[in-house]
Amino acid sequence: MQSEAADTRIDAAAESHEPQSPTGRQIIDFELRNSLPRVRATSPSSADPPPGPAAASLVMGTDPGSTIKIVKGEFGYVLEDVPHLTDYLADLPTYPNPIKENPAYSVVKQFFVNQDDTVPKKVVVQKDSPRGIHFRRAGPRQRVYFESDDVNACIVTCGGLCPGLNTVIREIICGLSYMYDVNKVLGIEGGYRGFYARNTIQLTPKSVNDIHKRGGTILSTSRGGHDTLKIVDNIQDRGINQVYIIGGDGTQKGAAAIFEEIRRRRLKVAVAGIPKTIDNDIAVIDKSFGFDTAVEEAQRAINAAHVEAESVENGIGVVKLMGRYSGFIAMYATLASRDVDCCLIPESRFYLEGKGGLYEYIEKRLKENGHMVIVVAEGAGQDLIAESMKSMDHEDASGNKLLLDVGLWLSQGIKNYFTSRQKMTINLKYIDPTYMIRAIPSNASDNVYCTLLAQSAVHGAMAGYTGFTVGLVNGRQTYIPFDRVTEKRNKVVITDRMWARLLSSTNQPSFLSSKDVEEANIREEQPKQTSGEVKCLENGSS
Ligand SMILES: Nc1ncnc2c1ncn2[C@@H]1O[C@H](COP(=O)(O)OP(=O)(O)OP(=O)(O)O)[C@@H](O)[C@H]1O
Ligand SMILES: O=P(O)(O)OC[C@H]1O[C@](O)(CO)[C@@H](O)[C@@H]1O
Ligand SMILES: [Mg+2]
Repeated sequence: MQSEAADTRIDAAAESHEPQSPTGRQIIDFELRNSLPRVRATSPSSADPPPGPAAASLVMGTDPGSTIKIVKGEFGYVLEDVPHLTDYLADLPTYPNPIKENPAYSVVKQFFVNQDDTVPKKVVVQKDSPRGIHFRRAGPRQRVYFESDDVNACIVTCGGLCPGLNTVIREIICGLSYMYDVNKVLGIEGGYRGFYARNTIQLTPKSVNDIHKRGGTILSTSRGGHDTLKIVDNIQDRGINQVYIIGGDGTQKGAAAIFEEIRRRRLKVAVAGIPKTIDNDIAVIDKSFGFDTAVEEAQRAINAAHVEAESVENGIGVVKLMGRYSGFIAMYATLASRDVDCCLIPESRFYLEGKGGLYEYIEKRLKENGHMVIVVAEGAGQDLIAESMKSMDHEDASGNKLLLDVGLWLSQGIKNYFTSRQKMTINLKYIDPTYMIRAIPSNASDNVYCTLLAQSAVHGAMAGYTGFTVGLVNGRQTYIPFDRVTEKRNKVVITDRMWARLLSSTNQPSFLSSKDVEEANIREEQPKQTSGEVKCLENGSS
């Protein structure tokens, strides 16, 4: 992955220092969700131009049924832009960016992002490919829409834990304070419901100085409890004008609902999402923070399983890892380890009995090698478990499916198979490090990533952007419309190269029937699908 800091330096020579001033450009008023945009012409002003690409040939419109601002250019260029406060609030004053006065930044040759910079979603193209979808590049703008003294920010964390949450919290506070001289930041405790049911805490750079060394979130978190109207009432009552929301796919949907309500009430409040998910199931972005740390921590469990398995006759180590709907942690932990003989994920159906089944493969590996390690994602094989046990169909407070324990079920099934059929005596050890891989502080690379995400979110909100999720796309920080990251879940594409690489590494059976391949291909061909296109991490396709 390229470093954003390095990118900035490389780009410095190529970029102009001032955003261009478009004349006679158009901006769109978004009234309500699903309504057609009301387009009005604006005259050029002496202040910083409202955000948007400057090319005169651009055509603007909306994606039907969505709030995404679609901007079209030549050769099939499409910008899926994020909302801006000026979309629904006219004549907002702007101010010079205070970063200009900060000695740390004034020496940086090209610190400000060019107004027209966008990042392509797809980097592998053919000679005649259209330029395709782009996202707005994140970073500081020449002018901001908030005066430092007037900013009243808040931060909330929702959903499950993830390494790096505290680093993001810390860096939002330090970014606001050190870069923009903003000193009013409230912590909302206990997730969304904390807006109306819990206390708040004042956060300062001093109070959060060493929180990045701790796992979890100092603000605590929760599932469920999202009451949009009560949350926005509370934001309004407290005079909050920047809301930083850290959480997974569910949280980003909640953030989108908050943004819609804020826009409906025409409040000058910027809503910024920072995507968090240990499962790496958020669409569009290269990967989520904390994922690397989780994969690294999973190595310890896999190592233990391997040591146990190879130290006895016919030893089998089974390790269960997180991944409710997406098997990225299991896939990457397997690829990283090389001690794993079989990886089972929710996206790839498998079967136990008969030719080509898991039991046959285990028997073969034990005969060849004397031991084996199986990594299973928690969401794998749920259909099989439901067949053999009374299905529970329970959900958590956020509506996520509560899973049956595939690790225990699989371990029991393997033991029964070898015992009842008197095949061979096996020695199976089951390791469940589920919560251990997410309740730890983030590693060095995730800490850097968290810092860049937090700073990008702060720059975006200060520049008046709103209704966006900040995220890495092809190694660049971008602002992505909420609708794009929530419309679908990111999943391992089993017909793509990365899964094939894993199969070649473990040499396990693919368990794929031609029907599975057909179904996977149909899923990938759906319009507006984002995965399988450019996700460097997801597919690693090169
Ligand atoms: N469709 C939705 N609209 C509004 N709020 C939602 C929606 N889905 C989930 N939420 C709220 O978002 C919060 C977090 O959701 P959830 O528990 O699903 O975790 P998440 O953000 O997806 O994180 P993860 O699954 O990675 O742990 C909860 O407070 C939940 O009420
Ligand atoms: O037990 P909790 O806190 O609901 O979290 C468990 C879930 O959270 C996740 O880590 C997603 O954040 C899933 O992998 C897992 O199923
Ligand atoms: Mg989720």
